[in-house]
Amino acid sequence: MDEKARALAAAKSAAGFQAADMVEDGMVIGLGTGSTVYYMIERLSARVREGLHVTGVPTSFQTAMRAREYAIPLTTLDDHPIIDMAIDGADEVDPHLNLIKGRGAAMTREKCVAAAAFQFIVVVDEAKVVSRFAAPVPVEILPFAVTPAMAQLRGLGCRPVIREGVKKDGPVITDNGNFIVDCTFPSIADPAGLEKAMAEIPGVVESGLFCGYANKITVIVGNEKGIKKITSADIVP
Ligand SMILES: O=C[C@H](O)[C@H](O)[C@H](O)COP(=O)(O)O
Repeated sequence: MDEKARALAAAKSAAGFQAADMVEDGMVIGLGTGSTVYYMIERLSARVREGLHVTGVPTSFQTAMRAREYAIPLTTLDDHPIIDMAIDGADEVDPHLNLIKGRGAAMTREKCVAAAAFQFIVVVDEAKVVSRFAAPVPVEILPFAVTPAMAQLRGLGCRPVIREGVKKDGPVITDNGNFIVDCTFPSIADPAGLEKAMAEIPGVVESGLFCGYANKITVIVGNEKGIKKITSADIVP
């Protein structure tokens, strides 16, 4: 592992471990998806081995597999429609604690789980805290409607591209059986307005924009030296 990769792993593990340490006995936890969350799962699993009782709602097949491997008991939103805390990663966090998520194509289930949670803990390395969104916005779309939906997305000012598999030819298929379209915007002036406009397009299942969660979010930002927390109290009006 080179120096840069080592520093990134240290930043992600610092954030992930801190989030796992915020979990209290008896909680039902949303288990997000991605490389930063996996550090959280590792630490949570150690706490479970020490006697902590938790149950997790996984946001993807990959997280469910990882949680089983780490002996974290699982449940569903059917059994627990309201949960104590969701812990998840993000691709970018803006100064209003809006998020872009979905690099791993899991944002639809992640949004359902975040919405069901009293507290939303977001774990990121410091490079993801940005003054303005620049990452493409992933959008999950029904394959049946992908062409007209992409035309409407273009109308919102972006360049939409169907995400393709790495070890699979053709489109990435999400855990829900849909396509992902990555939408690159020259700039995003109104993330909440854009999230709403995307949601109104027929065939769009969800977008990776997470706006309106600021009041229940704690962002744990990791770096090589440790972590800092950002909450809505830190938002400059
Ligand atoms: O679909 C994937 C998720 O939204 C991830 O939580 C997000 O992409 C962050 O992943 P990572 O911690 O691997 O950068």
